[in-house]
Amino acid sequence: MSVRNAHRSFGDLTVFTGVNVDVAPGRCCAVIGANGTGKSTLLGCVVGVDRLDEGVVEIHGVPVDESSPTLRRQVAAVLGDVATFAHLTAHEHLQLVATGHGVTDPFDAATQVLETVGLAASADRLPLTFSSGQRRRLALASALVRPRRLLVLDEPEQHLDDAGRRWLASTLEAEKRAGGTVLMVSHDVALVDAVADQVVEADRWS
Ligand SMILES: Nc1ncnc2c1ncn2[C@@H]1O[C@H](COP(=O)(O)OP(=O)(O)OP(=O)(O)O)[C@@H](O)[C@H]1O
Repeated sequence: MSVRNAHRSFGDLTVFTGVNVDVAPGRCCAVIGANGTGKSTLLGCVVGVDRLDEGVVEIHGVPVDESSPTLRRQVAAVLGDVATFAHLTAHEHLQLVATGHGVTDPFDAATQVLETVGLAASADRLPLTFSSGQRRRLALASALVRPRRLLVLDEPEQHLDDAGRRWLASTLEAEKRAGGTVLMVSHDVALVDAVADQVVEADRWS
């Protein structure tokens, strides 16, 4: 993943300018810094839900285009809470996501990922009844059930307990071992120390 000479403004507010980030397969880049320094804005531009005013984001050499199914099968992101249908269970939600991204066996994929995130016992519950930590695990599951080469996470540690944060660190390590690229924003120093191979300090943009 490569960000070249990125610039983003909102009106008179220059959020960042001249930002360059390169993350190779099998590596994790953490973007850290104070509130309001543009970390989430950068992630939005990387996954194509926002647009740079200047500069380019390339994923495996191809400029980001969120309307491309090929690109969407390479990039899985959790940028906030994940929307779920009110009357679909956690398992059904994940099957739907997997189906939408062309996973071969969506039922098995949903079962496996619920096991991975520690929600197997809640597979048949409605997400609206979940605690905030369980919702965060389901959000992460919604990314992990997808095919991907790049995983983009905005403060994935939010709402996770100590065991959940340890699980998150080991999951990101596994992602790297499998050759995946990880770009994350985090305020969790221990998580960043544990998994990040490179750190971008957003405070230096402003
Ligand atoms: N759509 C928007 N319109 C106007 N201003 C925006 C918009 N999105 C973000 N901003 C502003 O851009 C700046 C950067 O916001 P951003 O959410 O990227 O910061 P952040 O570093 O992720 O912060 P935090 O650590 O609090 O999550 C903030 O001043 C924010 O108010």
